Amino acid sequence: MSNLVEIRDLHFSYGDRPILQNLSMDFPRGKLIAVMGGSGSGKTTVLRLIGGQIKPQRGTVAVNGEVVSQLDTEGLYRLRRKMGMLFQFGALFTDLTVFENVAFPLREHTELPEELIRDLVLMRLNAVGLRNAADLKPNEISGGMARRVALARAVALDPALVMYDEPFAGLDPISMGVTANLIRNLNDALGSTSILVSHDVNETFLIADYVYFLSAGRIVASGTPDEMRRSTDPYVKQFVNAEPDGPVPFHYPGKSLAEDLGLGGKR
Ligand SMILES: Nc1ncnc2c1ncn2[C@@H]1O[C@H](COP(=O)(O)OP(=O)(O)OP(=O)(O)O)[C@@H](O)[C@H]1O
Repeated sequence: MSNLVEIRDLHFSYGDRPILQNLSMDFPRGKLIAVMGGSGSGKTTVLRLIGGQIKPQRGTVAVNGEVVSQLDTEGLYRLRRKMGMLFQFGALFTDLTVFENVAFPLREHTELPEELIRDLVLMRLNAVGLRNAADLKPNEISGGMARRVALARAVALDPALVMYDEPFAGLDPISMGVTANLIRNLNDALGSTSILVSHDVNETFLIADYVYFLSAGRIVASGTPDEMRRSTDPYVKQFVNAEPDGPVPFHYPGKSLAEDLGLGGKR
């Protein structure tokens, strides 16, 4: 099967509030696929459904041919072992060294001997350029470096699937570029499949093979970054050009300003 992850006709609500509707997405093996969209459009929810933290009301998420919502606890554990996750802001354990942070998933999920853990951690740290920072604590390195440590930790177990939730959030432009390149390089070097949730157009378009645009829980556009740059779709144009108003309105819906000021006019 060419897709590592397949989402079909997915519906998800929190209570009676629909969050995702009619979603179908493909995540082909070896590719780096981006999921973009404004705040609250449902991007993180997609990742949580793939990781099996929540279950859809309708439709399926299949990872490597297995329907995630049908797995028992043991099946889910086995599946998650093959997934690496970089959470929003990629928080590190502050009382552990850089080395111990990257070693953490290896110690949690494997019975590998200490020498092998050491070699694996140093290889991962080398890949993100921080082998010589192994003995430092998170508060002794910069925010950009901390994000790179979190990347090394996310791929420590050599995952088939790596999910990145807003990996560029809060980084300076140089660190953003470094992080983007690392995400691409790690994907290609490990032969994994990556899902990148982000609203940073520049970095994402630089490294993604394919992009899905979500708005209010639906796919409104998809294609390669080049196709998206040339798109005439008003939503994509607003997003790509960072226009403050468009299909996604600047104003929270309701009364017009004129009405509120008692002028009787329409907005
Ligand atoms: N546990 C929850 N209970 C109820 N509603 C939730 C819960 N988690 C998220 N939501 C709502 O679901 C919607 C989608 O959230 P989600 O986190 O997937 O958005 P997002 O696209 O990742 O946004 P952001 O970029 O701001 O993280 C939001 O409106 C959010 O308020």
